[in-house]
Amino acid sequence: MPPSGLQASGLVVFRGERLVLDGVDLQCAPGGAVLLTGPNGAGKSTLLRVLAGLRAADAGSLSWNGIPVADDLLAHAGRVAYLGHQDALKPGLTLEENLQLACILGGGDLEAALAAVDLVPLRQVPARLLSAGQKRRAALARVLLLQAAIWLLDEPSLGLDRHAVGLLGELLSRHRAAGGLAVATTHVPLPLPDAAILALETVVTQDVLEPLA
Ligand SMILES: Nc1ncnc2c1ncn2[C@@H]1O[C@H](COP(=O)(O)OP(=O)(O)OP(=O)(O)O)[C@@H](O)[C@H]1O
Repeated sequence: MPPSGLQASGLVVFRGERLVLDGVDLQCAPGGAVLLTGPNGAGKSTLLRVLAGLRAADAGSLSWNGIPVADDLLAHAGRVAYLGHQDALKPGLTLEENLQLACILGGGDLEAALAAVDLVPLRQVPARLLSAGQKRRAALARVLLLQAAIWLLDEPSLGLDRHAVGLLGELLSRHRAAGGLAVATTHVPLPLPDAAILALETVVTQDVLEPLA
């Protein structure tokens, strides 16, 4: 039987001339979670982008349920909800308008998503007037609306207050209970019980050791 979920093996990624990931392995089964930790520049965001299919690895393999992701990148895009550092909201559109596309793509319930992140009263407010934490909640609502099997979250609790971190924990636990999986980067504790930890290290190469040589 093929493995289920997301499997990455021996991922190697260069950014510019720099080797950022050097043979990284990751497995996450349905219902599971992986926390990516490591110092600034260790390659956590880079790895998330590779898992999302947003950039190809220079070597190694990435598969879903045992089938190479590269065989059908469009299908992979349809099973991924990716939360980057940017909240990707159009400042002139209302919160509700900003979430419409995710509603159409994923078929999620807008009312329920807004309630899940405690933003119902702000639905008609232009995104430019939202606080940083409110924008992060809106981006999480978008993740929810996509109804994707794979959540890839880059520092999802950035800017969230304690209450919102609790809401994030509930979203993650419902997603996992329904068979979804999550991979998240973080520098702070996240509400992801039983998550596997993948600690990335900065790859030390000759140019780092001898920058002036
Ligand atoms: N567009 C780019 N071109 C070249 N190098 C890049 C680019 N983006 C990132 N890098 C480099 O890739 C390396 C990994 O960056 P990445 O953003 O994946 O790290 P990170 O672990 O997520 O860091 P942080 O904890 O600061 O968010 C860094 O050395 C960074 O300078």
